[in-house]
Amino acid sequence: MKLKICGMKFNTQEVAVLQPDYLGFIFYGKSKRDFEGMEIPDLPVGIKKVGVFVDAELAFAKAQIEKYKLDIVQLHGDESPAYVNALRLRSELGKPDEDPDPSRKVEVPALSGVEVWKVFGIKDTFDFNRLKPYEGIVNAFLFDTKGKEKGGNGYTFNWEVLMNYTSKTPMILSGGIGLDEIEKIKDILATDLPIIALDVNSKFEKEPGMKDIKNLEKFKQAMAEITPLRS
Ligand SMILES: O=C(O)c1ccccc1N[C@@H]1O[C@H](COP(=O)(O)O)[C@@H](O)[C@H]1O
Repeated sequence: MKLKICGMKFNTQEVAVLQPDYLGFIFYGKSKRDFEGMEIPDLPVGIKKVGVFVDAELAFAKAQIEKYKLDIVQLHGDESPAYVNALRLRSELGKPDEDPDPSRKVEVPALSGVEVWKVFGIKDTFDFNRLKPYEGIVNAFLFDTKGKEKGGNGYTFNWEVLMNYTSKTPMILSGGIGLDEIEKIKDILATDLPIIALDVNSKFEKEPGMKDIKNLEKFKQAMAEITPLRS
């Protein structure tokens, strides 16, 4: 079971020492954890960088992917399948022999290296037909709590709803996960749901963007005990 620690801002290096599988950086001006303009310190090998976007301009998202060398893009708004496809088109400099203007950027119809996770918010019900247009073009679905804020609401949704998930696409469980959820996590990981990662954020903070290292250590340890049989 993989672990994503999201909403990095002030103590990224300390968190990285815990060697999570993913670190999440939020590029959304309205978030208290907005990372735009900041620098990601050198990270230990093996940690993937996830950029979180909410209905961002395509050019803005692409620029952050390039600037921060993001491995994964988490789309946390109402991004369409067309947006996902456009995001994955690779922009390359025109080659002189193919394009008279070598400085011009051309769109190459190949999937870029970036992975895409599409987020859906859930409260008490969810129509899983909404996922269909994204099947095959995203790498995973991430389920978060539908709340007042676009993300980072800090409380869980009704995980029973996920029992109606029939897709084979990997899923990431998110939304208000904290130390109090460990027993519930044990139960959901005992099902056949294709959960590949747990995503934590505001429940492990001293203030927005300042993560609580001690509690993260406790969570990581609990995860290691629960999930030895799941990769
Ligand atoms: O945390 C935010 O400020 C945020 C803002 C806009 C979009 C996503 C955001 N956070 C994401 O929300 C989930 C769940 O967070 P929490 O555990 O409920 O605090 C997480 O994936 C963050 O990436």
